[in-house]
Amino acid sequence: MAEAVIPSGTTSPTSHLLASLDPLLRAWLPRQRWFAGKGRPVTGFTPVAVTELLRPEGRLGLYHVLLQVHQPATLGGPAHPGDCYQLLIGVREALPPRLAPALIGHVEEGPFAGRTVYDALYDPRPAEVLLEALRSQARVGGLRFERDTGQEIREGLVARLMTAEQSNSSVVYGDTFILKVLRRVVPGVNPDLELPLALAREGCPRVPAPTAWLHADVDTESYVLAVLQPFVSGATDGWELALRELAKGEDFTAEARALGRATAEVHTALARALPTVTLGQAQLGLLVDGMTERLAAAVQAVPALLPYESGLRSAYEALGDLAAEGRTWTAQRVHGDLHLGQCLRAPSGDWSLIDFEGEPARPLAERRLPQPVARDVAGMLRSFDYAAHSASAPAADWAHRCRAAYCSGYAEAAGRDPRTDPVLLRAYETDKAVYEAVYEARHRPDWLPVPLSAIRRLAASEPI
Ligand SMILES: Nc1ncnc2c1ncn2[C@@H]1O[C@H](COP(=O)(O)OP(=O)(O)O)[C@@H](O)[C@H]1O
Ligand SMILES: O=P(O)(O)O[C@H]1O[C@H](CO)[C@@H](O[C@H]2O[C@H](CO)[C@@H](O)[C@H](O)[C@H]2O)[C@H](O)[C@H]1O
Repeated sequence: MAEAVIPSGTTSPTSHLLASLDPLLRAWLPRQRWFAGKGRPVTGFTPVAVTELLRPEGRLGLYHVLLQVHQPATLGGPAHPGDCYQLLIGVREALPPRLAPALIGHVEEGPFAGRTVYDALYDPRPAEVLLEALRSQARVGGLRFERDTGQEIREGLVARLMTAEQSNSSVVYGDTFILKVLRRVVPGVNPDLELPLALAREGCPRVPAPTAWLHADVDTESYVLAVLQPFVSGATDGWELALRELAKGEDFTAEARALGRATAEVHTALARALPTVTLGQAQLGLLVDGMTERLAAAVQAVPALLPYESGLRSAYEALGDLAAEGRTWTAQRVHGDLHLGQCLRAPSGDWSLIDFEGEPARPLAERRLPQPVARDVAGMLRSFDYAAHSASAPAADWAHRCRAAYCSGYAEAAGRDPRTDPVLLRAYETDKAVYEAVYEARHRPDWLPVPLSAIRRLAASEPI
């Protein structure tokens, strides 16, 4: 990268910029899809790090910002510094019409008065600055751009922001790479980089190998901020594909079987790459307690779960009983939030798994704990049920066939059929369906009947 493109950075907060941004961000942040604190007012900000990437004397200024957002924990409660978000703030004299959706606002006072600030990820030029920084392994202030030098990054790839509904923001370069820019960031090891890197070391082809990544060092802490991966061009995700086949009345068992194999291959590679542990009675007790506590919290949040609470709890108690009899289970690193939408099918027919962040609402330490592989298997089994319930005509048989084919495919590649441990699988399916009920009640209330239908069957110990 040319020296002039990224001048010497600073991690000391640029007070002028942030002061002028404050009122604009208070209005803009809560409207963003990826903002996790919706429904509670934003009362202020603490800058964690601000790094100048392009000097604003030119046509375009560019700032990398890590910002802690002050909000009350509950509506009406006292506000305090909470989640930290990653922003790329562009500064221009005026925004061209094509960047209108990126507008944050117009600055009225101070050295930036009269300028327009906007979300620079919408703008190809700043997004290309990030790729160039990764390619050249730039260091700017506390930002460390790093790469796997064994993979080539061509110069001059054109950037475009993905428009998909997602929890973070992704930029595609040419049809070659995709950069996932994490929005809500926490210090520490991020499984979305950790696990794909471990799988790449194992030579597992089921997960795109990270090509480059961005870290920020702030005081004694380090944040993973972004991951660049090869883009699977022309891919369709498993959810889209399943719905398409359902609408046509087509069989999906061959794909379900292939997905089972892909999941097992990833699990086998993860078990080789990272430590596994044996869960005995004490650890199982903690796991069962966690499920029971999540159920109690879910019933508070979604009163429609109340009639099923004791039936659902019996799935967890059955698991506790097996542990009390001396059964043990192997635990290892897993995907943690596996569903059809996290599986990409390339035009060649090969499946890849993506998004190893785990359930974003859970603390990082919990997401990185070894767990039985049944957790991921249960996520996928729930997903076939979801697809069947989202189809225009009821498709219970379709879901049963896919679920069976997925488990058979898994058994072929792993040498162990998940159905041979029905109590564990049922406990995890129950835990996932309870999570889904809370997720849907919060984000997509119209979808609540989908997990509730499974909840009814799980609580009555009926087959799913
Ligand atoms: N390597 C890839 N190749 C092609 N598309 C991808 C790739 N990784 C992610 N995507 C697309 O980007 C979307 C968002 O990616 P994901 O990692 O799930 O982000 P988020 O955690 O923000 O939801 C996916 O649904 C998929 O469509
Ligand atoms: O955004 P993420 O991919 O991390 O996952 C969250 O959102 C998912 C919905 O987009 C949600 O998945 C649920 O709905 C899917 C269909 O839209 C279905 O395939 C999944 O089986 C079902 O769990 C996921 O639970 C949530 O964490």
